Amino acid sequence: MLCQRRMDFCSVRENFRSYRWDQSSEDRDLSSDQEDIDPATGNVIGICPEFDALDTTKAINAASDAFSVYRHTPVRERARLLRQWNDLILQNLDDLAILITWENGKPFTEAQAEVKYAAAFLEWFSEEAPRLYGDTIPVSVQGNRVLTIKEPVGVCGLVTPWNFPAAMITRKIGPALAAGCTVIAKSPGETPFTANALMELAHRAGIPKGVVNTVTALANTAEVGQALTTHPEIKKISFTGSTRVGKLLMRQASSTVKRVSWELGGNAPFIVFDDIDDIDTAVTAVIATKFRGNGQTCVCANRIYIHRSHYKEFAKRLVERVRDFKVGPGFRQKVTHGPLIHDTAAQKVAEHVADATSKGASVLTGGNIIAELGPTFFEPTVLANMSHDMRIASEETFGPVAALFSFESEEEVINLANRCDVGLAAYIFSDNIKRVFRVAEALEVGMVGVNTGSVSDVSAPFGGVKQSGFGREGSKYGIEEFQNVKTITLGGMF
Ligand SMILES: NC(=O)c1ccc[n+]([C@@H]2O[C@H](COP(=O)([O-])OP(=O)(O)OC[C@H]3O[C@@H](n4cnc5c(N)ncnc54)[C@H](O)[C@@H]3O)[C@@H](O)[C@H]2O)c1
Ligand SMILES: O=CCCC(=O)O
Repeated sequence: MLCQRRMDFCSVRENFRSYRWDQSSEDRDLSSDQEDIDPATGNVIGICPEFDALDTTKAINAASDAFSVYRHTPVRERARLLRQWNDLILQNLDDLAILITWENGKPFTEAQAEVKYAAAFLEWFSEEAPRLYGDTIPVSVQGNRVLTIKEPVGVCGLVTPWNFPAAMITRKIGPALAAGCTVIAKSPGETPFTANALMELAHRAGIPKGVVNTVTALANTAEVGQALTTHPEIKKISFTGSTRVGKLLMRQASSTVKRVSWELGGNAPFIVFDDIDDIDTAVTAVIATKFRGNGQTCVCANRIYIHRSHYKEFAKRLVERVRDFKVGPGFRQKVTHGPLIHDTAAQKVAEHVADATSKGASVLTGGNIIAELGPTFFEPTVLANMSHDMRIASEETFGPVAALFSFESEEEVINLANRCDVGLAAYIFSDNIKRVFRVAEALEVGMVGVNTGSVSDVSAPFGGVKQSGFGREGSKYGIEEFQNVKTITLGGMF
């Protein structure tokens, strides 16, 4: 068992500190270590090391030393290591899910689903590792032969958010290791224990020392980020998080012209056309995407556009379903939706609701912080009569608010959906195949769900356009983010 009592976290922490870069706890001033907080209760779960720029540099040096050996590891050996890590994660599924529920707040069953999702990236990239083929290329110069090989980019810095404490990490480390890179993962300050437990399992899976390193930080986040994004030994930064922080890190990473991939915020439109027969399936899909992670998912529907002819009925059925949700601490039986990550997150949701209602929106259900449960709990909310001057139309709410807009024509709704700086996911419900293609192709996003509320699948490329970032994770494309293509030209080959 990886956890059960607070004591066990400490042993995880000590084990894993010693294998990361041989820094013993005596070297460090532990007085400034960070508290990990349970968002459901506000209680301290445990204490985690607060690393700084010097620690980060040591981790980078460890990853750099390991890279010179690991890059030559045969691809089938890389595959075997990733597979073993996947297997250990699945064997410890419930323990990891406990950590996720504890630190992030999501209900335990949702946390279990995340652990499976997280493991799937390691399984997937264990299968991609043996297939890192190059090309032989027909040439225009007589007597030449041209071929390409794929090489690992080098030491990678990975920065991930708290909303998927396990899956966002494995979605980056899986392809990095498959490609032959070594990594330093800066875990989210809010959910460090899940990251640490994953690293401990990597160690137990036999992943060589220095190949996978983690740095935990909360107060020192900016200095750790500065060290990672400017150190010349780091050749690639892969970041998942907000567009605001993404822009900052991109500026920093430009100082040494690092390769970057950026998975940033979204504001997904969900469009229900008049040609559908089955409103209930569309309602179910809205619930799946809007309220996943209690609305704290980058691909959550943020703007729900319902054709005028279905608007009233759709709103009625959605409200009935949302009123059945059971909000509470994630470990409690039958709870469907947990707390938000902090009280500031809940306040932001309250501000979005207040802004909308001050401009004419009506609250069909919910709308308030649930004070008796605590400052992080927010009522699942449905808003009607939304308009495009409201903050929800242009800002990601990242909370449990389903905002219903009405539209008349296909052209109008495409324009409204695209009237946004970000473009991660979009969803459309239509029974008209021509319209499906027309609209899917017109939407300025990286992913379109058609007649489904879920686009997340290890085998499907995940990523955005516009200010949602660039690069793709998962799928056959995910590994390319961690590879350089080298061209070898042979002359005189007559
Ligand atoms: N596109 C995607 O795949 C995807 C996936 C999950 C979340 N997200 C987005 O992430 C956001 C929510 O996550 P969040 O609140 O943790 O985002 P955030 O940008 O605040 O933090 C993301 C990560 O960056 C770190 N960070 C913050 N400031 C930093 C700095 N100065 N230097 C280095 N690291 C720094 C945080 O500690 C965390 O690890 C939402 O906008 C969501 O849409 C996007
Ligand atoms: O929050 C964004 C990532 C969630 C997902 O991969 O579906």
